[in-house]
Amino acid sequence: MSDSALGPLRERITTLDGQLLTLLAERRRLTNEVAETKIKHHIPVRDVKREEQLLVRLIREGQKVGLDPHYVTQLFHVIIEDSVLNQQAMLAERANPGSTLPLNRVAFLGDKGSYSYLATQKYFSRRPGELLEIGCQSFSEIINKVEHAEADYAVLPIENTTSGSINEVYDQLQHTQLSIIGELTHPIKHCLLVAKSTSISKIKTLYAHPQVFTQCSHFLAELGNVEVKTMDSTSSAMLTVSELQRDDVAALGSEAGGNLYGLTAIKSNLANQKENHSRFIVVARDPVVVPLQVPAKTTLVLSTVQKPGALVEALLILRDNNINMTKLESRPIPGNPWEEMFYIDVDGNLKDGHMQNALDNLRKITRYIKVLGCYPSEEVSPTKVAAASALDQA
Ligand SMILES: C=C(O[C@@H]1C=C(C(=O)O)C=C[C@H]1O)C(=O)O
Repeated sequence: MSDSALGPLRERITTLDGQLLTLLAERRRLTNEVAETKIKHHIPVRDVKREEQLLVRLIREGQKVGLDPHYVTQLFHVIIEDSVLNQQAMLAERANPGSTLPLNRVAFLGDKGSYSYLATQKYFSRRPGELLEIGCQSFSEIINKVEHAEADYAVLPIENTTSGSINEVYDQLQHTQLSIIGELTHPIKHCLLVAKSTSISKIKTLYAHPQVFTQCSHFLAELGNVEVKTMDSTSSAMLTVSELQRDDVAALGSEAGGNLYGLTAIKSNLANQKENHSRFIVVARDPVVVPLQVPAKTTLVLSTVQKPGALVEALLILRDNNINMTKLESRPIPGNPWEEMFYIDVDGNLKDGHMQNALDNLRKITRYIKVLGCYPSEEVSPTKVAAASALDQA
C-alpha cells in the first residue's frame, strides 16, 4: 500500500492526537487550580478515594466504547501521577518561597543523554526557572560543585531495582553537609545502540557504565564473545560509539539518550529484570520544608552503640511511633573496621509529632544520628481498582 493511500487516515489521526494533547493540557491546568484550592483550604494533595471513583467510572465508560480496562487503567495512572506530582511540586514551592531560582544549576553524572541527565530534565520540568545542566565525571565532583556553590542542586542515583544500592553515593552522603530535598524514580530501559547500520552478530566491542553491564548481565552472557569496555558514564559510552562510526561497536544506554548522539537502537529491553527503575535523590545546600498536605519521606543516617540488638532497638522506636521504614542500608565506617552506618528511609514528615518523638528517642540510644533530609515522596502508587470489580458494577 502506498503512503498516499494512508494519507487521509493519518491526517485524521494527527488531528485527533493534537486534540488529545489540548485536552491533556486543559486537564493539567484544572488540576493546578485544584492545587491552589488545596493550598488555601489545607487539603491533602492525594485523594485515593476520588481516584478510585474516577477510574471505576472510566473503566466502565471505556468498555462501552470498546477500550480494554487494562489500557484505560494504565493510561490514567500516567495522567494521575503527572497531576499529583505537579500539585506536590506547586505546594512544595509555596512552602519554600525563597528557594525558587530563575536559573537552576544542576550537577549530575555524565553528559547529555546519560540516565542522570534524563532524570534531571524530568525533575526540573515540573519546577519554575531555567535549567543549566552541569555534567560531571564523578559523584565527588558533583557533591563538590554544590558544596562550593558552583551548582545549586545535584541529582544522584541512589538505587536501582536490578543492581541494588549505589554504595558510592551513600559513602558521599556520609561526609557532606548537603540535604536531600527531593527524589524521583526514572525507568531505565537499556538498548543496544549503534552508529551504523549493522546486526547484533557483528558487534565485537561493547561500551557501557559498569552498573549497566551488571543490570544486563543475562544479555551479555547470551552475546558470548564480545569485548566489554567500561566507561565513566552512559553518555561517554554513547559519545565513543558515535565518534568511532563502526559497524562492530555498540553502546548500552537509553533510546532517548542515544538519539542525542545520532545512535539507533537495534535491540531493546536488555535489563535482567523487566521492571528496571532507578531512584534518584536531589540534594542542595539548604533543607526544604515539606507541607503536611504532601506525602513526605525522611532519610536518617545513624550508627548504634556496639551491643547486641542495638539496631533492633532503633527499629522498634520507629515501629512504636507507627513510622513505616521503606529502606535500610548499611555501609562500613572508614577507619572503624566492622562498624556500620545505617541509612534509613521512612515515610513521614519531620514536622510530624510522631517523627519528632521517634527522633528524640533515637538520639538517646544511638552514637551518632543525622537527618539527611525530609522531602516530598514521588512514589505515586497506582490506584488499586480491580478491573473486575469495576466491570461487575457496569
Ligand atoms: C486533581 C486532584 O488531585 C489528585 C489527582 C487526581 C486526578 O488527577 O484526577 C485525583 C485525585 C487526587 O489524588 C483532585 O483532588 O481532584
